[in-house]
Amino acid sequence: MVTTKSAVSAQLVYSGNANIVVQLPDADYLVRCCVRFDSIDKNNKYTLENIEYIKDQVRPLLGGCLVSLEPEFLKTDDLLLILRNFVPNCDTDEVIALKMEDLTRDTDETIKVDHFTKIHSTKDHHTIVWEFKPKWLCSSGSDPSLCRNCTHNKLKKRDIPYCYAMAIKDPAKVVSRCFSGQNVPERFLRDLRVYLGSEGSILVKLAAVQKRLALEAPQLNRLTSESDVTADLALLMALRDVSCFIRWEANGAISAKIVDVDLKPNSKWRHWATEQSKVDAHCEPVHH
Ligand SMILES: O=P(O)(O)O[C@@H]1[C@@H](OP(=O)(O)O)[C@H](OP(=O)(O)O)[C@H](O)[C@H](OP(=O)(O)O)[C@H]1OP(=O)(O)O
Ligand SMILES: Nc1ncnc2c1ncn2[C@@H]1O[C@H](COP(=O)(O)OP(=O)(O)OP(=O)(O)O)[C@@H](O)[C@H]1O
Repeated sequence: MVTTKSAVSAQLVYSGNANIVVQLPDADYLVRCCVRFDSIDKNNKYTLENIEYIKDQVRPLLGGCLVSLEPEFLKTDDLLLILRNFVPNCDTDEVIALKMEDLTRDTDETIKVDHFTKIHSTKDHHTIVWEFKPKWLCSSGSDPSLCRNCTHNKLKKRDIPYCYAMAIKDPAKVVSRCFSGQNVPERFLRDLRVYLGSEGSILVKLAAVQKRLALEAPQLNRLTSESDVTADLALLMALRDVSCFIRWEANGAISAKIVDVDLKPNSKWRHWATEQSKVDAHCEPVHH
């Protein structure tokens, strides 16, 4: 059900490229506001479209792995101090946001490991939340061993000695490289290796969906206009840009959720084609 709530002193918790995440006073959840477009009205329209998209297209594929998302109608005035830093045109008095579970609740510290990875934990390390963007979990080009993640990292001059596509084949290697030098319990590392190696892991499920969609979607280097972007391709690109949160408790419990499954605008086709051509032409492609 949609409710109207006031946000007297909302706090900005995170900002991404296309969204901000806000803590409302006294709320035990977070809200996510789209800031991709230059006016609140445009962002609201996109959010309404996105809600339907997630319900109809994404949730059927990811089911319980996907964080719960509900619309939340807020007063622009209550978010203005934050929103005006991200959206130039505050042209309407209502902001349509998405209400979601706070997946890092109760944690006290966050370490940024690299561009794709953060570790959130309580001081006693009894709760650890591993947040990462797995990106492309399987190749879709003619060379199945070419790793888009690692090659793209080279292209962007990111020196990261592992990627999440590797975690499908060799979870132990990724766990040891990602957490090398981090102060985390051995039991956590052991549980994580077992979890990632299981058929039910969030990465295995996401990889399977990406692989299926990649079989149907057109190749990025063949795109010539927005109209070449099929529904499967837009969905595939959304699923290649999600974040995963794996939450571990000292009693061994593990829960995992996916966030950020937003509808990608078809107008991004040129960016996708350009990145693909740069990866294809890279002088040091990475295979694994
Ligand atoms: O193209 P890529 O692989 O560089 O991905 C972009 C991301 O770059 P990164 O993964 O960090 O290297 C990029 O992330 P950053 O802003 O670099 O953190 C965005 O997620 C972008 O999507 P959107 O425009 O916000 O919807 C992402 O664009 P999409 O390709 O997912 O549309
Ligand atoms: N449910 C959640 N619980 C806790 N933190 C969250 C949650 N959702 C998002 N975040 C945090 O907010 C950040 C930005 O969120 P999100 O990924 O939705 O924005 P984005 O603009 O799409 O980011 P990007 O451009 O990196 O794809 C995330 O990296 C994460 O740290």
